[in-house]
Amino acid sequence: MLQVEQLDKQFGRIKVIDNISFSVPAGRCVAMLGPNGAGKTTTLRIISGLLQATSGQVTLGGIAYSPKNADQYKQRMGYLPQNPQFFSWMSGLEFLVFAGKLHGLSASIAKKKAEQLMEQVGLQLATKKRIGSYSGGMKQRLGIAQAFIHEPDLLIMDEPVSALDPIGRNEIMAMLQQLKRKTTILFSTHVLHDAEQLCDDIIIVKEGKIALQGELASLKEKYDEPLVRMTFSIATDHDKGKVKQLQRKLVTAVQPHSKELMFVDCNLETETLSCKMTDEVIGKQMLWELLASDTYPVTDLQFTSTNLEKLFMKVVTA
Ligand SMILES: Nc1ncnc2c1ncn2[C@@H]1O[C@H](COP(=O)(O)OP(=O)(O)OP(=O)(O)O)[C@@H](O)[C@H]1O
Repeated sequence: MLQVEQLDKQFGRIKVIDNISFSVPAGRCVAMLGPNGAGKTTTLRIISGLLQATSGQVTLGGIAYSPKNADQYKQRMGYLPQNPQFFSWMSGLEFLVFAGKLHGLSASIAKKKAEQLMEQVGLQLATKKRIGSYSGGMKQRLGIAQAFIHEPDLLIMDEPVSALDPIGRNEIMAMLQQLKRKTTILFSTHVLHDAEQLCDDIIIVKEGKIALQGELASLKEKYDEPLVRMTFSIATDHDKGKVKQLQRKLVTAVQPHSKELMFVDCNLETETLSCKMTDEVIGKQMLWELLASDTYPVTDLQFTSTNLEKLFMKVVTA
């Protein structure tokens, strides 16, 4: 559906996008993640035809973008900017009709589509209200509806939920869950949890370059690091000694067959000890045996693993 090839963008002498290439297959939902200033907005604006790349090529549905075919190209995509601007004196319905006409729809088709969309995005009771009276969540719904009015093949959204309160965020997330069944989506976000909830693939951008990209499920599997976290109640020197003893046993424990260390990167902080396990199943078995073999002042035991946030931190701080 979308191919981005060797994209570069310089502002003056500063290169802010450096050789970015990726593709978005039809029907996928792709999240572009990255810290502030990584280049997400710049990349999305280039893909949307709002900003000219210094070099590189973007192809959407077989149409390679050039200023000459910009209209034809833009017809195939919908774009929700980071800070969408509305005419606050218009009603939501009027605004959608206006957006539809800008995309070349006839007045009657624009009105019909606008009415359908107001309902789809849950604004049917606010069609005649002035946009100035809409909440942040309602405005964002309207923004998504305007990006969708001409039924684009690809919907691009720049930080669609980051400016919203938790209620607005939940509303939009639920809406996007519905929308992703109907169209291909590429969106940027800082909200890693949202990306994890919604998308199939992720692209992590750092300092204008792609640091990591791929299918979310396979990346999580690849980078999965089973962890164990124990909490202790340390009231006496004896308790302290038992915790130290347990730590020593863990850091020297080896896997029965490979003789590889079983618990690595063990970190003892006051009353909490956390370690990575080099094998989840054997690690858990060894841990149960260790804990049953003596009396340790353990009050809580948690097994966790890498989630997207940990993966993100690992990649952007590398
Ligand atoms: N018009 C411009 N002129 C000069 N520098 C720019 C311009 N637009 C963006 N930049 C710079 O390009 C870099 C990437 O900015 P961009 O807005 O794409 O990052 P971002 O990942 O979207 O950040 P954020 O998450 O904060 O929105 C930043 O260093 C920014 O200052």
